[in-house]
Amino acid sequence: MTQQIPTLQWQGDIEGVLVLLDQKLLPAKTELIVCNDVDQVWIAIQELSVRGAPAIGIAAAYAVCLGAQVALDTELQPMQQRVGQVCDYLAESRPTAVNLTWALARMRQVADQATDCGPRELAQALLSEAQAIHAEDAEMCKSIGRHGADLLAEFPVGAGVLTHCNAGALATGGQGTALSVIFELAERGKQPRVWVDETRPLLQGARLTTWELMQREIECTLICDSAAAHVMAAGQIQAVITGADRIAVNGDAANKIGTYGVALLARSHGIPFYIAAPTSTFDMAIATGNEIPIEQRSGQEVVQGFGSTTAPAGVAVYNPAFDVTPAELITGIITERGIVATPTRDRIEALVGRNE
Ligand SMILES: CSC[C@@H](O)[C@@H](O)C(=O)COP(=O)(O)O
Repeated sequence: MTQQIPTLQWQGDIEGVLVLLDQKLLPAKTELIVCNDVDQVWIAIQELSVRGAPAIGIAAAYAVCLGAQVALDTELQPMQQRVGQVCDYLAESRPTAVNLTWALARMRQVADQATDCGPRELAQALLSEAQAIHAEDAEMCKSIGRHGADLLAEFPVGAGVLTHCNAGALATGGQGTALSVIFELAERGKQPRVWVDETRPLLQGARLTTWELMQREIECTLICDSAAAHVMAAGQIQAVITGADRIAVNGDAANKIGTYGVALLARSHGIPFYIAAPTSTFDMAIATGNEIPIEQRSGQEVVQGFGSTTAPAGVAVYNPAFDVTPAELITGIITERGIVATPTRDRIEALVGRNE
C-alpha cells in the first residue's frame, strides 16, 4: 500500500492553494495545512511541516505561485519583480538543501524570460513549471529505485539495510530516494530487512521512515542512533542507504546529522555505504563539502523535543541539523541517471554535467 495522503499537492488553477501533509505531527496525527500565501509555506519549511530536500524545493516552487497571486491584476514587470522578491525570501527558509535554490532558480528563470505576456499568463507558466518540477521529481524517484535495486541485485533475500533520517515519499514528490531503492527491492521479492535509526533530535527515522515502511508492509526495526555500531558488529546490516541534501562536485555529501558517523561505522565494518539522490541535489558550484552551509537549529529541539524536558534548564546546546560525509566513505551515489561508483569529480561531472 502506498501513502494515502500526498506529501504535497497543488489544488486548483493559478488562484489555487498548496496543501501540505503536516509532518511535524506524524505519526500521531494526520493533518493537512492549506497554504494560501508565501509566509505559510516559509514557516512550514522552517518548522519542518514539509521537509526532505526534494520536497522543500517543490513546496518552494508552489509557494512562488502563491506569491504571484497578489500581482495577478498588475502588469508583467511588477509581477516579475514580485517573483524575484518571493524567490529571495523563500531561499532563506532553510540553508542546506540545494534543491531549494535549484527549484527557485527554475522559477526565477521562467519569470525573467517572460516577454509579451500579461501577469496571468506568467502565473500560468509559473504553475506549469512548479508542476513540472514536481512530476520530474516523482519520475526521478522511480528511476533511483530501479538503479539502486539493480545495483543491489546480488544481495541475498532478507539482507539487512540501514537507513538514517527519512528519504521516502514524505521527503520527495514521489516515492523517495533511499526508500525508493528499498521499495523496489521489496517489489522484486528481496524482502529487505530495514534497520531504521531513530535520528535524533527530531526523530524523522522513528516517526516517518517506520511509518512509511509499515504502510508498505516492509519488515523494519527501529533502533536508537547509538545502537547502529552494535547491530553492524552483529552482522545484521549488509548495506547502508541514505539520502542527501547537497552533494559537492567531489562527492562530499551533506545529510541529516549523524549520517557521517554511520558512514564511518559502515567503513569500519566493511559494509557498503550508498547515497541515493536526484541530480538536483548536486551543487556543481562548490568544490568540496567544506563549502556546504550547515543549518544550525534551536537547542530547544534537543532539550525539549516533543514536550518533555531532557536536560537541565540553561544548558549550552549545539544543534547542527546536518553533517558532511566525505566522498571517500561513499561506496556509490545512486541517481536517476545511474550510479556514480566511488565518487570523484570526473565521474560526477560525467554524469551530472559541468558547471559552466
Ligand atoms: C530524499 S530526502 C534526503 C534528505 O533531505 C534527508 O535525508 C534529510 O536529511 C532531511 O532532513 P530534514 O531536516 O528532515 O529536512
